Amino acid sequence: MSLFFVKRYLGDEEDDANNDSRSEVLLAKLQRKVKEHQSKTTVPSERDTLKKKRGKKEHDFQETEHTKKRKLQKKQRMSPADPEERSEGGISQKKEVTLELTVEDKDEIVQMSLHTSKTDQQEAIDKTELSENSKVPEEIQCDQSKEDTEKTLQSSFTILGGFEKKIIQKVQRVLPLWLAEPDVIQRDITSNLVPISAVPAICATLKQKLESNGILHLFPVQAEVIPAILESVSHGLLIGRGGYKPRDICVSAPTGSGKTLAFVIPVIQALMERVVCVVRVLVVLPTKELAQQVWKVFSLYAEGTGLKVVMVAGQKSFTTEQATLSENRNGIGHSMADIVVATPGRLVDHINKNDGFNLEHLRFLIIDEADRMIDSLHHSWLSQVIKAVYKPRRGSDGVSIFKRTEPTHITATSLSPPQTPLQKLLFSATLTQNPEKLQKLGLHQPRLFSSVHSQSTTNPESQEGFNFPQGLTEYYVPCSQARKPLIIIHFILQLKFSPILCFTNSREAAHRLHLLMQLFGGVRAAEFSSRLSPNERKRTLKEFEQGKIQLLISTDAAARGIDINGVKYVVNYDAPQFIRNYIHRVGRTARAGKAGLAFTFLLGVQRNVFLQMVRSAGSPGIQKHLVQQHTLLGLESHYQQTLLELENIIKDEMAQKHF
Ligand SMILES: Nc1ncnc2c1ncn2[C@@H]1O[C@H](COP(=O)(O)OP(=O)(O)OP(=O)(O)O)[C@@H](O)[C@H]1O
Repeated sequence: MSLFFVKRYLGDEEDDANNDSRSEVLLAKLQRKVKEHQSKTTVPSERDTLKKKRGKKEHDFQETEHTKKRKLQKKQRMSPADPEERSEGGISQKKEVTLELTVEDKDEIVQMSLHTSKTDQQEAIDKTELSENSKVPEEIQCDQSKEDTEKTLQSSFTILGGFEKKIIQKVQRVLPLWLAEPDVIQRDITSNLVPISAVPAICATLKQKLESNGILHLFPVQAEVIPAILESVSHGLLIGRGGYKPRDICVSAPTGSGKTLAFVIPVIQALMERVVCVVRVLVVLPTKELAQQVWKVFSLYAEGTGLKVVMVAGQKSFTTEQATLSENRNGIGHSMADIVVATPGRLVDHINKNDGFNLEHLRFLIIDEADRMIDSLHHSWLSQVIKAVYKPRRGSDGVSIFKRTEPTHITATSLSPPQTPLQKLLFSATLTQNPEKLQKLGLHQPRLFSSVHSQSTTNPESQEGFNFPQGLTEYYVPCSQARKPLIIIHFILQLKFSPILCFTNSREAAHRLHLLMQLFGGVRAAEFSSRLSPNERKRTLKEFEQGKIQLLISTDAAARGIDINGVKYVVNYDAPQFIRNYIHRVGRTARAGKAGLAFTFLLGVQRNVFLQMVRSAGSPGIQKHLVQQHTLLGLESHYQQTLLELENIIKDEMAQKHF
């Protein structure tokens, strides 16, 4: 509906009669429009009222302005002037008066403005025009301004609700599809074993090796992941399925569920037929011990295949490592490694300082304990690896037909010439589901294998659920700080728990507990922390595994991934602050489907928070283990004596530190 008054030029020669009928037609038309508009206006909502008020205010303001102008004009006209003018004035006076009038009078105003003489008419039209901006027909104006205001309001901002209290719904995080719908891995190992013969993808050589190492069945994570990785190299190392870049693979499975073999077997099989020895596999782990452990498994299964596995983790000097990685024959560098197992620090050193270390042919980048590696992207090792893969090696002409370019959008040119795709394989028992963190890894169409999917968390409130090993039984022990050593001694000497892997939250706590155990006597104890040299740590782990040590007191250094056979008991001497630490600590027992017990010593103030943290992470259930006071009476006197001796030793150590 047109709300704007259109000025019609009627022309001079038009006679009055014609004028009248025309003005009547105009009048009727305008009246009809005004009536239509009025009928359209609905009952004003609160918002409309607000807008009308706002419009009214604007309108009042403009009216005031206009009234002043009219009064001024009127004064000018009130002088003995042409009666015509006076009548005009009269009319205009009326109009002035009508300016304050209500909606009903608009008809009249409109009528009047159309019945007046031409000049008046012109004036009326002008006025109406004027009113387009300020007054008559103000209902239209209001509507128009209301319409404009409405449009302005709708376009510029939404009026927020009132300040009344209301419950705000918790926002459920929406995960990317690949995270929300993973390939589910069975959690229960023992009832989901898969005979090796049932996995045709594995070659006969490796099947024999597995059987010779006593492995007759695959664990669920291995039965799922090994075929998936082998499928990505089924068309050779150069291209993935259908000629496209193979998808990156992420695996989240409980501690001790066999994730190591899940990447060792397929990677060795993929390289077994290789002709030229170049670095095609890089495995990155957070600690030297873990690198050592994975290097051993790779070496065991690469034996007899001609593949060379080299570890660069700082166990040896940089020069020694350099010599194991490459050699120079007739001025040409030759790689001495097919598979490199590294920790981030040494890896970056070799990328930057070792010209013989070349990653141009890298096919698999395996990141074990991936959540830990994402959190600590120190040395920016990942970006340095990607740079080393895609940037031509120092001195090389970079014209090789295998020159690689970083993956971009798939186009006809980007697929030719065929180049070795870099496929990332991530493994962790506590893989983060935080897309922002995973973003850092630059994954290509990732595929997730998980024993936990977001809907399975027992507590929907918890953002992340983890899966606990099937054979694990968890307890918490209410106690005081002073009684903790006594309870450990009670566990070993009276309950005959052995071997025990005991975790403290600091190196000092581990050291003092170790000293106390030595002073108390009767307990074969050792400490495992960064206070020891790498060789001392290696020897200690070996003795613990051989059963020569009953109590290994460790910091979180041993928490991740360390696979020590035969650990039946884990004790959290100090309660872990983070759920991931808890899961990796208790995951040192109940491995490979075996049973294991985990005890956490809790002070009164820690109890509720800790239990809440563990339960919301999806723990199947943590029970209370109460140590009765009377069971400790027999140890009390000797224990107090030991504490006095310990105090003197610690004072001596502190004194030596200060000198
Ligand atoms: N198919 C299998 N049959 C029997 N034992 C196996 C099998 N696969 C792995 N194991 C054994 O299970 C133990 C745990 O394996 P592994 O260390 O790979 O677990 P993981 O999932 O990597 O644990 P973590 O998350 O703590 O690193 C090892 O001692 C390994 O030798």
